[in-house]
Amino acid sequence: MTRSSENLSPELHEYLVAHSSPVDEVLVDLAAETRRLFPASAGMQIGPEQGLFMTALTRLMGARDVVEVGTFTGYSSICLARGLPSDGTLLACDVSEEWTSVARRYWQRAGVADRIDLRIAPAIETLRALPEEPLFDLAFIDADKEGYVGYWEAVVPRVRSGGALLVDNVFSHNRVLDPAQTSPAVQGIRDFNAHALADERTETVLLPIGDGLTLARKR
Ligand SMILES: C[S@@+](CC[C@H](N)C(=O)[O-])C[C@H]1O[C@@H](n2cnc3c(N)ncnc32)[C@H](O)[C@@H]1O
Repeated sequence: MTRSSENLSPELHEYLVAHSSPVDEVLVDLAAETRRLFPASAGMQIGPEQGLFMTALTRLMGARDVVEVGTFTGYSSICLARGLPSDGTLLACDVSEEWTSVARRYWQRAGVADRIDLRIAPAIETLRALPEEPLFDLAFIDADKEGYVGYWEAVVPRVRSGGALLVDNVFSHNRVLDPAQTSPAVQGIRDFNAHALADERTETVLLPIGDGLTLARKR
């Protein structure tokens, strides 16, 4: 579950949320509807403080063009799109019509639908079909963990110099520390973390938000 930063006590998380800007009704309703419709998958959604952070970062950077890999029911895409100017764009990549049909409804409610271009296809195909040019100011990667190195390699050349990448779940629910954990998803995250660290095109910091969030700046 990544609905709260995982290595905080519940009390400290409650305090953190209470002392951050309030989360509006659209996102509260989206989180509740996602829990109701997809209880087994709802934990994939980012939490409130991560959403606020992503909106703030998008705005602080003055980002106009953003790509998201892994949209689900739309929480993170709304947080990114809200940080954009009214003529900004968010390219959203996912494979699920069912999950993103919920996202489409909430994009309308949030007033950001006109900024979002949803592509339903394996994200690696969507990304590789784009011109290899600095199209994006900011990228957010949050899809299948085995694909992270591939997404990174597809995205880094398409982010402008001085732009940024955010990559979710880089602690793999603390399993990165446990050598007994050898599932493809955990190993995918370990491989990704080593890969990003060694990449001289970027400078990287892992933030303890949610389930670990890498923030990388493209040199
Ligand atoms: C962790 S969830 C994304 C959560 C979302 N960022 C949020 O905050 O609500 C991962 C998403 O990646 C999508 N996904 C999985 N494999 C994919 C692939 N190969 N290409 C594109 N999307 C994929 C899933 O359908 C799912 O919606």
